Amino acid sequence: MKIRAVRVIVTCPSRNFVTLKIETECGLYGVGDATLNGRELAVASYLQDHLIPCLIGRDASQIEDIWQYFYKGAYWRRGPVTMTAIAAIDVALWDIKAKAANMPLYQLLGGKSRHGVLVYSHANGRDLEETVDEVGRHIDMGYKAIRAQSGIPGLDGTYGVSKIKGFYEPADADLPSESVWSTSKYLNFLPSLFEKLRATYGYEHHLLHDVHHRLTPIEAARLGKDLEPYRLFWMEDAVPAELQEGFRLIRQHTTTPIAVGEVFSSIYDCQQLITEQLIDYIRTTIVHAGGVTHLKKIAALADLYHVKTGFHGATDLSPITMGCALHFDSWVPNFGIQEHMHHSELTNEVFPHDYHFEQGYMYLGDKVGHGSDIDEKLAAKYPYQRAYLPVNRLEDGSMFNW
Ligand SMILES: O=C(O)C(=O)C[C@H](O)[C@H](O)CO
Ligand SMILES: [Mg+2]
Repeated sequence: MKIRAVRVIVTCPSRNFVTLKIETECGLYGVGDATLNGRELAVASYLQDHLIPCLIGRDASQIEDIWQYFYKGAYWRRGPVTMTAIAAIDVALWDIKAKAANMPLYQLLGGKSRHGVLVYSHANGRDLEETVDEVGRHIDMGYKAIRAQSGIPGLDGTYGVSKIKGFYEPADADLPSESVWSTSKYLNFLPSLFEKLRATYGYEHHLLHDVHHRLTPIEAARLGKDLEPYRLFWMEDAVPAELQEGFRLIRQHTTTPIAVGEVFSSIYDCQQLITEQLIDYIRTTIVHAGGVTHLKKIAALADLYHVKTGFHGATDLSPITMGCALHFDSWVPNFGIQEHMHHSELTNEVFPHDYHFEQGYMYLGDKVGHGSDIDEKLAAKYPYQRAYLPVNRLEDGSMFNW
């Protein structure tokens, strides 16, 4: 199965996506997602200028060797650009291998461990009342697990709250927009949101919240304690996670479950978090952490330490990543939950896929490979548009975490 041709496809059907397509001499092809939100062209160039020349002519069936070749062979290891590029190749190769075996990808991984994949959705509102209503709407849609994000009294706009109702896209400007943050306003407000949610809807549904890297460990410990009566499924990204031992302090003070990892690119970013049991859910994704090949290692390590998976699934991860993640989720023994944020209709048209939502779960069809594809003709109609994620400043103007 010699690799004959490889293409990078950059398209913007509602938002930017980078896709890699690998074609073999025997006529099979595979696709992988290479989207790194706000830094898309860096990965496109890494693939185009540095990896593709070394890929042509290789045997597409040698997934492990190709992974090691690009990881070890670069000399410069890890990092989001490198690992996203490797992931795109890896996912395209798993797609080809499963197609060659005439099987859906989950069969190659070891078969299904569950009939459906539990997903959580995003509910958000400009204030407490609107957020409570939105959670109700998601319950009516059939979701069993819902993430709640709300505008904060006294702050103009914040992560996770849509400008247009029903559709949230954080990469919202061709130069970074700026928002203002106040930790005290946030900490004073947030517990009242979850108090109201539990008072309104009871305890049957899972509720989640994303702090989005904006607290210190002791602030996160306090928030975790304040939220304990509302029994969250998890508190996500409570602190910036470069300092893994920072989670020890949070862990010592609260029983609110802890999730982290969407910005991690390698097992070494979460090794201490897992082996010291400082977290409950690992959120590394196929697209940003080296593909199926590397995620298998992370998930296996996590399984030894009672840590479950909870993969990132925002709209900047294309339907190719979502499809591939659902195969992984269907198989992985220590599955926890999968994030699910709806793509726009246009994104779904450009990326035909083989999964659907029903009563709180995602279900895979029976297509061979990972089941997602790209319509290249349609993709060509939507050229790249520069878009950045916002930045955050404190009320005194200091640069802060978004
Ligand atoms: O989905 C989440 O939990 C996120 O935090 C979304 C991220 O901000 C987004 O994917 C950044 O590109
Ligand atoms: Mg997050």
